[in-house]
Amino acid sequence: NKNSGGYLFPQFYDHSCPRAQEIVRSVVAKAVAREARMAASLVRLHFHDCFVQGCDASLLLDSSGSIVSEKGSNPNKNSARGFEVIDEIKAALEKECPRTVSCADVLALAARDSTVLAGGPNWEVPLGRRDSLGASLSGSNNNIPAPNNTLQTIVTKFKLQGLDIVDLVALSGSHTIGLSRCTSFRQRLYNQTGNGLADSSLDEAYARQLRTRCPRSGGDNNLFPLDLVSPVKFDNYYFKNIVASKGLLNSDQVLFTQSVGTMILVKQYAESNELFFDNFAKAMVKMGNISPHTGVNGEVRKNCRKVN
Ligand code: HEM
Ligand SMILES: [Ca+2]
Ligand SMILES: [Ca+2]
Repeated sequence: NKNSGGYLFPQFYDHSCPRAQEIVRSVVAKAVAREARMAASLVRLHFHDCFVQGCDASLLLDSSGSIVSEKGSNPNKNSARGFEVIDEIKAALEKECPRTVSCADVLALAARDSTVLAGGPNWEVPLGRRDSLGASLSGSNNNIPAPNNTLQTIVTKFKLQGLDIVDLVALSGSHTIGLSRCTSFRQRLYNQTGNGLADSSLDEAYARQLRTRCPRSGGDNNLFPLDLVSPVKFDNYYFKNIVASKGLLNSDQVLFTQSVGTMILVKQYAESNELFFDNFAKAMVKMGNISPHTGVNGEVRKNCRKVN
């Protein structure tokens, strides 16, 4: 256990760096004003960090010496982004209070601020995480769900992190903002089950529209909104789309088609933005608590890209 009896709490930096949260918020706000998508990219970084060795900023380490960066894993390669914004936040924090605010906490705060800036719920972020001394490429490849995983596999991967189906469905609601590459859902458009046919759980008109910019071959990196209705607004259209057979990723649509338990939750969130926001905020706190280093474990990195 990496947790030496320590726990996270929102006031962790109140004395050691009272302006920490304000600094994070202002840099995130500037980055999101430059490019709305950055809000989505920053939320995703916290997820991809927490699912590998816990929320310890392992994702932010570049390769060097014995460290093989998680940035090269299947879920992250040509996909995870926002690292320069994290660097900018960290540089501002180092100027204000050197060696005090961890990179893992920066990720948690940036995810919350991004959600709020996009119009989503607000919550208090428990703080006091410390940064890892290493990374895990295999953990990144194995623990983070893939878009073509079955619902059962996705549920299992969440359960291994202590997250249940209420958390899974709420957190998947992050796909109310941000973009996906063609390569992440192409199979649904042309050959879902190996019989040369499109996924029957995908709306036909929507599929036709997607095929125009996501051809059978080529265009792998062409970008598409995960929520076709309101791609930069954090709202419950993601769930309304799924109910209308317009979820973009297979992993989105299966929440509605592969189990009754998750289907009921999708319907509830489609009907109540408030319930979605409440459960999302709770699930983000829960995800942010995945095996943090506290106390004397780990370190507070000076530069998020390398160990001290
Ligand atoms: C349930 C399993 C999940 C799967 C299979 C999944 C998969 C994906 C995939 C394939 C993409 C597009 C990546 C690309 O093509 O470059 C994506 C984007 C995204 N994911 Fe997920 N995801 C899952 C859960 C989550 C969770 C729990 C969160 C956050 C709490 C999240 C946040 C995001 C965001 C915000 C984007 C857009 C990023 C951007 O525009 O830069 N996802 N996800
Ligand atoms: Ca991690
Ligand atoms: Ca939306």
